[in-house]
Amino acid sequence: MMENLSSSLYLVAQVLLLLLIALLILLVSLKFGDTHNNKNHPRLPPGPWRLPVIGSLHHLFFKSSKIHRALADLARRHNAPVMYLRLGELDAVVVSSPDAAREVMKTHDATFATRPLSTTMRATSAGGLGVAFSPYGERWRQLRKFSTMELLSAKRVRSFRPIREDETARLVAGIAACPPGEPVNVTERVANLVVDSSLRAMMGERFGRREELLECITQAVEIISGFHFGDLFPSSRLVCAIDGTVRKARAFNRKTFELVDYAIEQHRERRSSGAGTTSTDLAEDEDLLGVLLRTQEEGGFGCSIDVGDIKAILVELFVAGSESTSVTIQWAMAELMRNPNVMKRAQTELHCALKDKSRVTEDDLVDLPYIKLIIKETLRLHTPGPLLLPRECQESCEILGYDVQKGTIVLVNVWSICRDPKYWEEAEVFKPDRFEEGAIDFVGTDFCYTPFGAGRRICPGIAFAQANMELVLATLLFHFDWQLPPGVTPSELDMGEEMGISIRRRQDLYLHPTIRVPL
Ligand code: HEM
Repeated sequence: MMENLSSSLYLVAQVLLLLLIALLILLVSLKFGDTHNNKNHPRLPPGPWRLPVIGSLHHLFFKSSKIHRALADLARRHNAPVMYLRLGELDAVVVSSPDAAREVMKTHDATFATRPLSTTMRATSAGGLGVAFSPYGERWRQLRKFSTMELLSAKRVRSFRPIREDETARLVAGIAACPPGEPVNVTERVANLVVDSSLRAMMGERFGRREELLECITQAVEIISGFHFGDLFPSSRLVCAIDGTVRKARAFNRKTFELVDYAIEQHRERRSSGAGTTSTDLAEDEDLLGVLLRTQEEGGFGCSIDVGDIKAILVELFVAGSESTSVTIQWAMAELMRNPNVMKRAQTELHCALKDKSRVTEDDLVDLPYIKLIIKETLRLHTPGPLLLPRECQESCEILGYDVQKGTIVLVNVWSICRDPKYWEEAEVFKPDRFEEGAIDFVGTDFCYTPFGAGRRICPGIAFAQANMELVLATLLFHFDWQLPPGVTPSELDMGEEMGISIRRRQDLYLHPTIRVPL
């Protein structure tokens, strides 16, 4: 009996021992399995289902030609303020909330401070020359410092005031000379003004080959906007060859650089004939090309620049600055036509502030706070760069608890954040008064409102753009009263978008002016 009992106890002990060993193996394997899993299968952000080869592309191409809208829609449906997409061969993360945007552009700003250089952008920017597509590093830092402190500083922007005032006076004279009863194409007039004002600030005189340059910029829209298959499948030469965008980008680069060569020649001729300025005493009145050439010859700012840099910087400043500025003025005019009360308040402010004056000067702008609010609200509802410029993750890190791998392209959907009812009351309504208390600004500190980006890569052209936008809008509202074409009511005005370098109006804006204050 005793023998039976001891053998039963022995059996139970053996079974318990086996169970214990099994449990230990299970725990060890679970622990090992966990580590293994994390390493090879990071906790990716949620996102839509993917197909082999094309990944998530089918969710974008068949939904909407406006990529910012398609991405906002996907993020909403997947409840994903941080969303993972596989775009062909590329990993991409789209962030669509202020918290996630803060992580990218503040908490991990250095990690996301470089730009992905796709084959197309490499060809367009001659291998990443200039500031906008230069990889994050010492060279970018030097050029960026030079751009912000010399080319686009507040002082430099002020020095272009006579050009801006002269160009706006031409705009008013041109509109006033239109036959009575004929509508004015506001889109075209504003675009021309911004182009001419920018070209004069950059190159001094009216540029002799203006039309050729504009033709090139039209091609740039096709090259820069949207996704290209060649960039999405960089390992496939065949796809790149069929796509053909790289060819176009190289042609664009050759042509624009040739045009800047011509501008440099013109500039040198003017200078040798004594019409330009070379002395540092007069450096404040120089155009941007003059500043660049002087810096190339004399050095300074701890950065050496060559002719390639000069061409790349001039082209990128023109491309980055012109369309974004003019579309903002055009959208502002369209919103004012749809919101007669806002128009009325802006015009009342203008006429009270300017009293007996016959034109708006930049000194007057300090007394026109409502014009500034209208610009702010326009940038919120019609963010010209809806996804900013793309960033690239340089070191794997976490965004709101999700893993973002090194090499991932990161897009910040500012357009969607700026229209999200979670952060904005009556988000779809044009209400400049919402900025009245001055608590929210676009300088990169409020992550619910970053139309110029934030962090190290924030737009360096804010002052340049602001000066043009405020003066032109104030001038249009001061000299004229505006009416919609007969039969169009404010709510019927077409507000459709089209993707260019910035989000443009699908239809040109035609309005009827009545002179209120003659020049
Ligand atoms: C309404 C007008 C404008 C808007 C909305 C705008 C918006 C932007 C945005 C969103 C970025 C990317 C920021 C980021 O990645 O965080 C950017 C970059 C840039 N912008 Fe602007 N911009 C405007 C006007 C201008 C003007 C007038 C200039 C120059 C004349 C300019 C020059 C640049 C440059 C050089 C960069 C690249 C900066 C870098 O990568 O370091 N922009 N802009």
